[in-house]
Amino acid sequence: MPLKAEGITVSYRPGILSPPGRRILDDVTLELRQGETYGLMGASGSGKSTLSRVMAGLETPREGRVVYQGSPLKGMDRSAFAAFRRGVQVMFQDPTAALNPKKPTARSLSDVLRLIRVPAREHSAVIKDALDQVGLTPDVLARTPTQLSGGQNQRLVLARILLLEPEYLLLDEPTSALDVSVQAQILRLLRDLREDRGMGYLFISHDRDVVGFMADRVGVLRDGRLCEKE
Ligand SMILES: Nc1ncnc2c1ncn2[C@@H]1O[C@H](COP(=O)(O)OP(=O)(O)OP(=O)(O)O)[C@@H](O)[C@H]1O
Repeated sequence: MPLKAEGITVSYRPGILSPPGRRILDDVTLELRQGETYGLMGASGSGKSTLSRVMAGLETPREGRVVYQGSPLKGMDRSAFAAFRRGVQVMFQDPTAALNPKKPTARSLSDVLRLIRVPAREHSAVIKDALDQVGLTPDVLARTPTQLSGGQNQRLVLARILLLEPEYLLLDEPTSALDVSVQAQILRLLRDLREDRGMGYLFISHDRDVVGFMADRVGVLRDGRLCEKE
């Protein structure tokens, strides 16, 4: 089932960065479908991250709603909301923000498995498989994020996300902090994973070429409005 944002309107209180009454998002409607990548573009400050935060349930819009598996987030019961939290995952530009710098890789992965009640005896096989899927070798398990490269950390974040078997990934400039060659590897990895698992992506990027490589549909945010491109 699609993940929908319907009629989303967000405005922040006037401050240094936003003029009075300015709507960051103005009646934005967007539907993500499984197995498909929606490329979201727009100038800096146009509201791309805000829209992804709303779709992840991290921010409540002033108007509009987010619908997951046919139910609006607002008013969802506990178990449906838990399924949403697991089914819709976010990946940001800076992997270290999502990782505890002092926690060894093995722990950061097994903590997730404990959370979703995977029996301890299965952890090592499941973790090995997840590392394999993101192109990491088991020697990273004893290392902490500070002992890994930016690309390895982004792969680790992805491995952790995959353990949750999400339906949707909201990717906010996931490769823009990486070297160009590493960037290409991670983009290919993301594309392959989407093919294998049939996930749906919201892919935010400034880069037209990157969006062209990744996306099936493209939308541009401008003055709070979403213009879809064919
Ligand atoms: N919590 C907040 N309070 C007030 N204003 C905010 C807040 N978060 C974002 N903004 C403002 O909302 C606008 C949209 O920000 P957002 O981060 O969504 O844009 P973006 O398109 O993702 O930008 P970038 O490409 O630079 O990451 C900006 O003008 C920003 O300053």
